[in-house]
Amino acid sequence: MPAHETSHKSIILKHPSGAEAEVRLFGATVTSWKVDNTERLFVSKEAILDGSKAIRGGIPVVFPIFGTDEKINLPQHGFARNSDWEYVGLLTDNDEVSVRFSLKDNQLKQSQRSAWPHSFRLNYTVALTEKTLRTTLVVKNEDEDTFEFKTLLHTYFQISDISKIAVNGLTNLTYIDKVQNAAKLVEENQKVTIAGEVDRVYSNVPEEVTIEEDGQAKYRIVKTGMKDTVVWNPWIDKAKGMGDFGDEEYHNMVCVEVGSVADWVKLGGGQTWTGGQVITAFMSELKEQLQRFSSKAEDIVDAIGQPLKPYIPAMSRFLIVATFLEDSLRIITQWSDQVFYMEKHRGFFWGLSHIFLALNVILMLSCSSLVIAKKHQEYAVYGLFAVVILQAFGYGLVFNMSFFLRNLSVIGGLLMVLSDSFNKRKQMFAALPQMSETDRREYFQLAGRILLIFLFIGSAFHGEWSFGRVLVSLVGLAAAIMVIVGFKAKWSAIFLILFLSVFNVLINNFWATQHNHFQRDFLKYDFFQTLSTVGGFLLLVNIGPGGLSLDEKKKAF
Ligand SMILES: O=P(O)(O)OC[C@H]1O[C@H](O)[C@H](O)[C@@H](O)[C@@H]1O
Repeated sequence: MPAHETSHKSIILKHPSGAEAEVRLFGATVTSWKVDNTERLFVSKEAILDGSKAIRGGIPVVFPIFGTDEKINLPQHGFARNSDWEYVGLLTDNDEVSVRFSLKDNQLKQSQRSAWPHSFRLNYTVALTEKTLRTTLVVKNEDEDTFEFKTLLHTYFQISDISKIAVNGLTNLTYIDKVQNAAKLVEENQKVTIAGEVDRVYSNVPEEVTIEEDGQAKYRIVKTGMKDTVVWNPWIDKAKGMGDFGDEEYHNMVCVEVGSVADWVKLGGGQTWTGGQVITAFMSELKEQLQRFSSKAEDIVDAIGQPLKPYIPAMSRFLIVATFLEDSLRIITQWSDQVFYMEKHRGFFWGLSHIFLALNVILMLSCSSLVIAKKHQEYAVYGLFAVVILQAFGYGLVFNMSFFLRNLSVIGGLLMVLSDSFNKRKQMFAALPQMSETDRREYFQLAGRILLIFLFIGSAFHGEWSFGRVLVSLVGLAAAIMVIVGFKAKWSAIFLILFLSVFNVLINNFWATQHNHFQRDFLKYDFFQTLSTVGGFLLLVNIGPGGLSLDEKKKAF
């Protein structure tokens, strides 16, 4: 959903890129704007959010007066930021998603209507793209006579340290310095830095102003229809004097507010006026470079993978069951050795050993074929689960850690097959009617992802340590965690496929061993189990991590 209402009377707006904003109906105040999972607006921890006071932070809308006015008996900055606005609805246009709010004179308190006795409508739009937030105010004079107003979008920007920021674009402009008895001054600095209380109204400001932090652009503010820009930071004493502002919070905020406040805007009867801003949030250079690199690399992998794509599902299914196919062939080709082993070492009596081995072979061959052929997949997967359990008990490997970890991964691969089958078959799991098909698919995908990484963990911590191995294992571990939480899961799965394939060929090289066939068989068994896990990761690359993942959460719209 691109926009939904919350229980605390606010609208959450979501852009497919992951950008998000929250707008309270009280004051139509934008109280949150997140880009790249980072909050960009400042809201005080002491802010009062129960509607008894204007919100200290975000973007309060100032209208129809700025500050106080001797002739108009309204609270400081007018009534717009203290009124409950109406949510008009959602609009989507190309890349932009937006929500609109409105406030009409008949929604005001009687005292406010008499203090500013005009018939009007305000329409306020809050719009998101990947990196921008647009807030546009439209004032409609629904009277016959002209009225006058001042307005301002009182944006509180989130910054990490006030001593590191500078505001650009104000050089040579005249400003009223409210800290110096409203003296009229000219800005001489190229960059306006803040090292004390600042409260200035700059007039006739060009369209674009930027805020930089540590010399790098952090926000760009482009205004339309409005002439002035206010720069405000209360600094130490004023901060202490405000009940809804933390004593130290002045370090982390700066207000750069676009508006028309130096002069009154005159609006004729029946006329409309429009003003607003588009704010762009920039990332740190390093973050941006990383993102550029990763999207380029993704394109390259996509281009290489394209011709292989149609074969990936079949290939991954084949690999997932490879271990079962190999195992059944081994039992068949070494039938008498196997019977002997079961009777001598596992205490099976004659006949039971034959039944046990035959049952395994039949289950493994038939169920593996069904998985590859994509027929009755769920029953096939249960059949293979049964084989894993039968073997754990039959061979006495229940408490063997390495067997356990490896088989968890094989089960993980099978779970991926199962989840992939869910969108095709509807009437499964009659016993779990409360779960929807999609829910089940997502839970199995999540469980599959978690289990798949166990074999990697087993392999990464097996054998001699060297600096190179530590490094590769650490990167692999990061990839494993990314697979589990489903962040860039396809990417991480590709990395683990490469890692496990190289590891498999180098370590489980049964074809090159001179050992007796038992050891050779162990290596062979490990080799095919690793192949099965690789198959599971391959299926993950193909079907994606599923809804319960950060990757999908970002796309949720
Ligand atoms: O405390 P408030 O009414 O929200 O006003 C906060 C500030 O808003 C603007 O930036 C004014 O220029 C300041 O003089 C004022 O202190």
